[in-house]
Amino acid sequence: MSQTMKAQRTPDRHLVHCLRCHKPQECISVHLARVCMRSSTPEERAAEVQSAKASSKGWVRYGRNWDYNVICKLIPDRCSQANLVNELLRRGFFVANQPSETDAEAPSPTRVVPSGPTQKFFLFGIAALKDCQTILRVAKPEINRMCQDLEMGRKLGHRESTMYRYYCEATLVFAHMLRPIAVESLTDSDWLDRFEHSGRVVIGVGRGTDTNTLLALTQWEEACLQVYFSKIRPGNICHEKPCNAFFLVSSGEAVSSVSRDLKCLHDLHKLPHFTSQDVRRAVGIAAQKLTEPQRQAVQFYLDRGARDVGPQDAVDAAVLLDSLCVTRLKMSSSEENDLDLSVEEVIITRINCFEKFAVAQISDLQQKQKNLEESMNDKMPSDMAAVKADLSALRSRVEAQGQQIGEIKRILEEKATSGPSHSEVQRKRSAPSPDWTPEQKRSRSEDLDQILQPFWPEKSDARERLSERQQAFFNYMMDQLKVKDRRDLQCNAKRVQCEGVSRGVWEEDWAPEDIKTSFQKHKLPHFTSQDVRRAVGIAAQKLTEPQRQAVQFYLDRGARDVGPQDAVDAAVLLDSLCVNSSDDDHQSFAELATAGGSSSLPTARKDFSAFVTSFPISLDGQPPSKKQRVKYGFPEDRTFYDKWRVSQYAQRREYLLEHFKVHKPSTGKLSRLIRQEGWKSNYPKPEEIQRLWKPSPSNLAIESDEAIMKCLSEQTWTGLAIKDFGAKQGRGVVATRPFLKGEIVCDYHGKVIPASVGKEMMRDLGDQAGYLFFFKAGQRDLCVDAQTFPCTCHPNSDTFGRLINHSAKMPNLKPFYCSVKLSGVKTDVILFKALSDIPVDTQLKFDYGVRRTSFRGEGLNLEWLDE
Ligand SMILES: C[S@@+](CC[C@H](N)C(=O)[O-])C[C@H]1O[C@@H](n2cnc3c(N)ncnc32)[C@H](O)[C@@H]1O
Repeated sequence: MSQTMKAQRTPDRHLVHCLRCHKPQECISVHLARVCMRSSTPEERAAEVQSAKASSKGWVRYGRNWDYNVICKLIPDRCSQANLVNELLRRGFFVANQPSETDAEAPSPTRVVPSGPTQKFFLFGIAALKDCQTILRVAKPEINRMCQDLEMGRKLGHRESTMYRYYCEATLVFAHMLRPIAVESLTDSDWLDRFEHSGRVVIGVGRGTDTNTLLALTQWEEACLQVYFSKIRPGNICHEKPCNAFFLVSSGEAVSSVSRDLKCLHDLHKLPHFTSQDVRRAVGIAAQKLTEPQRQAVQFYLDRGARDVGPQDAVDAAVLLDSLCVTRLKMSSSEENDLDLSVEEVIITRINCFEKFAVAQISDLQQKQKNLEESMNDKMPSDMAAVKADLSALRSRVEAQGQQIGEIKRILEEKATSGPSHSEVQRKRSAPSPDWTPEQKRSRSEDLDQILQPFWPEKSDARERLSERQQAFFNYMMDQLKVKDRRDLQCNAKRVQCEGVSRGVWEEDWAPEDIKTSFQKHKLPHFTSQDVRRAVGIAAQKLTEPQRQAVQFYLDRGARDVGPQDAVDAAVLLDSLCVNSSDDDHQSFAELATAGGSSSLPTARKDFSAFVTSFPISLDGQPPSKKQRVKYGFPEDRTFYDKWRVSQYAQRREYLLEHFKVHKPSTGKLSRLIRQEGWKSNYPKPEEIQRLWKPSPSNLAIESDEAIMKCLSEQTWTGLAIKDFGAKQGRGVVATRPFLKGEIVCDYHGKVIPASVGKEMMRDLGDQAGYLFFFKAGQRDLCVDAQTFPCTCHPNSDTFGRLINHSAKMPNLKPFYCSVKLSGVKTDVILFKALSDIPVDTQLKFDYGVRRTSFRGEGLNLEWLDE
């Protein structure tokens, strides 16, 4: 993202509109406490903050923020400015930076908003044709897949077939401007009477009555409707109540409200609402671009609701409507020169697409590296060499990518200052790059190649082979597919390929290998912590006790807080382990078996952890067959097999829940994800996930709060001080300013380590004070180590979280877990939230969650734990 775009967006992002005074606020909670809700209770204010935030989020989503200064730039006339602002406010828009009443001249009531630029300006506020077509574009890939499935004889579930019907209806309303009522009256005989005319399939709607509505479908649309007609509709026909309507609901009756169906489709895809009238209005506006006769033809078609038009009129109108919809031109036509993309648009699309890739890839890699480091101590000897290789490959890749991304960002920033801004590009859409010379265009493309080259080296050859249209298609798909992770990438590669073939963007036999390669390149072998949990013991058997401790020390700390000599020693020892482990895996098992007092290998393996070592549980794996189980020395019954499946089921459940942290997913979304993952059995039902779903302490809210993020990374929490409470309690933390209920006070800062490591540290502590915070993040058991103090990241500052004392009965803070991106890396953090309003000079306390009887044994007699 260019610096300019960032700078333009950032201020708006944090504005929350106060629902009381109707003014945008930078800090709504402070504003309410000081101005609009001075005498209300903190609970009432907190509720108001929530509603204001929700409301602002909704508005922002629909792009309804305006800046008065921008309005002034666009419309120099002051009276028109005032009229426009009034009109925007009346329609529920936000206008920031409005002049105070004394600054502004009161608009004369007799003056009207002039036409021309102002009228054009208004167009931004209503649905543009592009928006109206969004629904068709967004839903199309899925419909295309359903269409293929249906053609291959697969039956769709009730939800999917209903969605398919919605889409067919939407095509007729949003692409052919048919009134919903005309769609309702389409009958099967109309459909059977369809005929071809000038390369389109023309159908007449409402034949047999006075009116005769014709519309001209493209081949894709016709195929889509035909599949509805032949595959879905027959399943709904109810013979007792014969109905010849084309669209039937599952009870066999004609659909009663196409408008409602369309609304459902919008809801399903979380798109802004607009009615078929909005679409027609937008078409009328878009038609201004056409020549006069063309415009009249469209108007004629629209005015009559496609009634009384001949087949040629219908085809002409459909072609013209197509030409108005940029997206349809991009995606539906098979003629290359129909792709009316300006160079700027291509560049912007590619940069956007690139950014998504870059960010997804680097954070994926960093996460992978972190996981590897964390789980290395548990790794099977046989995997050690592979893990080490992965780790060093990952490290160098992360480093290289970091450098590349830095470089690319620099280039993007340079481009942002020299090239056109995104909004300028948007405005140029209707007249594609008239002021760009061929040299400029070439230089832009070269810039782009330079940008993409380091990130996508293997694509450079492919880029030359791809036509502009194919490139645009590819980028479009990447944008649509919202590539999130490696798994999606693989699955999406197939979808990109299928979509491309079905849209005629590339030939069936032209496999875009380069795309696949780029997806597969980053696929790394799967392993889970369960794969390896018990291997530590096995590896350690080979070492002397001091050696084992040295390695453990090194691994526990992820090679971070160790001295150079420790690192060298540990590396040498690790190497020795890896060399041995590759060929004596069985040997070590045998040794282990003997060491454990068992006489034979199979007996030693008869426990579930050995079973999962042999057959790692993964999201995508299959449990071993009976033959495999026996071959590896396990009993042939299904006890372990069933346990394996239960664990996989739990993993999958966790994965699905993890996927939807912010919003509760619909069953549709869940089913889609499950399908995408390719799980055929042993997965939780969408309803179960919905039942289990809980809003995670909004990561998003934390991440979007710049102040909190800054305090998290720089440890600059304010309003806190350390105070000595005497011999009994030691030091503690007091508030030096009031905190409101629900406010984030600080975090429990330290290094996040596996809980098992933390427990070991705790064992060594005896009755000394401990600075370890144990928590669960999904299925991971973790611990914040604030024992090792000062931390390496803030060697010169005291951190507060570790010094907060305990209270079981009167805590005023509550810790909660959340995962946020700090400097681009997903990080597990523990934050403290005020449980009630906290006055100045109060000691902060939270419940450590342990009692005298459950903590380090009663023998220590820690009475204060129960206080
Ligand atoms: C995380 S530290 C808190 C800071 C600690 N007071 C200090 O001076 O470093 C936890 C230790 O503080 C002490 N502590 C915490 N809460 C206490 C309380 N309510 N009463 C007495 N001691 C407490 C215990 O020794 C405990 O092991």
